Amino acid sequence: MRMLLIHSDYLEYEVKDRALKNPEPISEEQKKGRLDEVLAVFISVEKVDETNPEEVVEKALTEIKDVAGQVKANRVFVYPFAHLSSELAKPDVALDVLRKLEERLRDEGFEVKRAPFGYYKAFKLSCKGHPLAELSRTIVPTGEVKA
Ligand SMILES: NCC(=O)N[C@H]1[C@@H](O)[C@H](n2cnc3c(N)ncnc32)O[C@@H]1CO
Repeated sequence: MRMLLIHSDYLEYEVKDRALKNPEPISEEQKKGRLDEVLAVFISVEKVDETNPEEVVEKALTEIKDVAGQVKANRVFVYPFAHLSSELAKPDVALDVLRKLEERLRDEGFEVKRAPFGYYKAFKLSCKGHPLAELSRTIVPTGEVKA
């Protein structure tokens, strides 16, 4: 899994078109979304994650909690983003991982939104620009090699 974490004044998105034959079903309300004062986390779920998706979710949770604690963010925007890796996981595995991560972040007390999966989306982001505002993390199941 590759994550790009951007501490932001806001992130807002608008669904434009389907990018998969079978994108995640969404309500009218989910076609647009915005969070203010948020840690935006752009995520590519990778092929290697398919060997142990549960472990990758927990490792991603640990990393996000660590960064959120450092930048004092209590809101997280989980954003499916298929552009951080050339070794992407299958869509059904990726969606399952992102749904589980969203659930675990809520368990930990964060206010969480997740952008819809399988769509092209317009988005606006205001990065805060402080030294910890732009970070990346790579996560793999134990025993796998970080490419
Ligand atoms: N910017 C727009 C976009 O990325 N759209 C992506 C994601 O929403 C989602 N997607 C598919 N596979 C993956 C994956 N392995 N990891 C994350 N998202 C995925 O499906 C769209 C087309 O690849």
